[in-house]
Amino acid sequence: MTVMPRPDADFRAVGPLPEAHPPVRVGKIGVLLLNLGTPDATDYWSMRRYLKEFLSDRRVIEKPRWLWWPILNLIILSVRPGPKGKDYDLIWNKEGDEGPLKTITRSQAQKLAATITEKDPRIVVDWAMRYGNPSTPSRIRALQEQGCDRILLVPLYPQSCAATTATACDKAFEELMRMRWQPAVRVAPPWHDDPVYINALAKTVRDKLAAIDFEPDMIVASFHGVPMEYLLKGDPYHCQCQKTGRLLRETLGWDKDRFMVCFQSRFGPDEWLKPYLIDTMGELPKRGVKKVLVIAPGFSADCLETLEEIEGENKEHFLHHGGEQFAYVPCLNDSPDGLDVIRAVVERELQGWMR
Ligand SMILES: C=CC1=C(C)c2cc3[nH]c(cc4nc(cc5[nH]c(cc1n2)c(C)c5CCC(=O)O)C(CCC(=O)O)=C4C)c(C)c3C=C
Ligand SMILES: [Fe+2]
Ligand SMILES: [Fe+2]
Repeated sequence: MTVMPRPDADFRAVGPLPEAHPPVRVGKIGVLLLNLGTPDATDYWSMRRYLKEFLSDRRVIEKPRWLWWPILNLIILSVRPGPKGKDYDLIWNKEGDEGPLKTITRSQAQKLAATITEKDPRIVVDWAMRYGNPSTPSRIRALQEQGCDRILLVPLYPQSCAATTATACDKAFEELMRMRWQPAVRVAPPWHDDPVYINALAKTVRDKLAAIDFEPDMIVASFHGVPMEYLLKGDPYHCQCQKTGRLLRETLGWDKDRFMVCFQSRFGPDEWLKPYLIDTMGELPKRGVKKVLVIAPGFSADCLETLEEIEGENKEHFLHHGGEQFAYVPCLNDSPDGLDVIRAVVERELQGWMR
């Protein structure tokens, strides 16, 4: 890293430079992996703080504030933190005392750093969360203080959505807005149809098929849902999920009537993207589909939504309604194939910056 001397020479023509001019660190390239976030702990107040930050985000809840504020503050933040904290307890990483999303995102950053800095030692890899800790503003600031005059933001969402990708960037830009000497910034685009990603997903499915002792009647690709209204307003998310699903099915050479895309985690009474995973899990056994394999391609890391909701709640629902076999394919996480995907995206987007 170079600490630039005060640029007195440039200023000589206009007069002496004040002694207080701060040193400026330059010459490094930051790569910031951005994920959603997780509560700091599972107790009522930690859960409440996390849910308040998350559900106050206008990119997540687009309802008018006069309507949403009392629903959130008087109802949701009273009733949801308790039971959701218990759900988090079921998947909590006890050793690290943190949610798995945090453990995995940190590991993705560390593993990326280990290989990419061999190619270009100027690169600094870091990670941050949109809600909770480590916060995005604190890590943007830390990168700049380490001398990053260029930063690549990598929202860890293969499919782009205003409620995830855009808000992750908004939060980063909020901190950049406060800077006088802003680093140059790039944002990695979604990789929903990137062959490296599709092939990595297909490999996880094949590995799982080889490890289980049944042939699934149906492969279900489950994505996190959003309100239907967001699709109608032009959000690219639904189309990108459908494309990921189609490419995965084609790569696997799997029959159309034995593959479906579903959406999970509906929240509140509004219509969300359909078909709902939970309803599908109740209906499939009635149609003679007794053995399923579920994959969650939209999540870069296993988390509450996959480990508790899919592998817990949805599996139980399926078996309760007459299903016989249920297998879940883990996310790409910090596996070698998962890292290949992140590395491919990062190296492509660093072109012209990286050596
Ligand atoms: C209520 C609105 C929500 C929208 C819209 C939404 C979109 C969305 N979320 C993810 C990814 C994740 N969501 C996670 C948890 C979670 N999501 C919501 C609400 C919305 N999400 C809530 C309230 C919660 C917290 C848990 C709960 O109270 O139900 C997580 C897991 C985080 C963890 O700590 O494990 C992820 C990941 C996507 C991809 C998405 C839209 C595309
Ligand atoms: Fe969510
Ligand atoms: Fe959920």
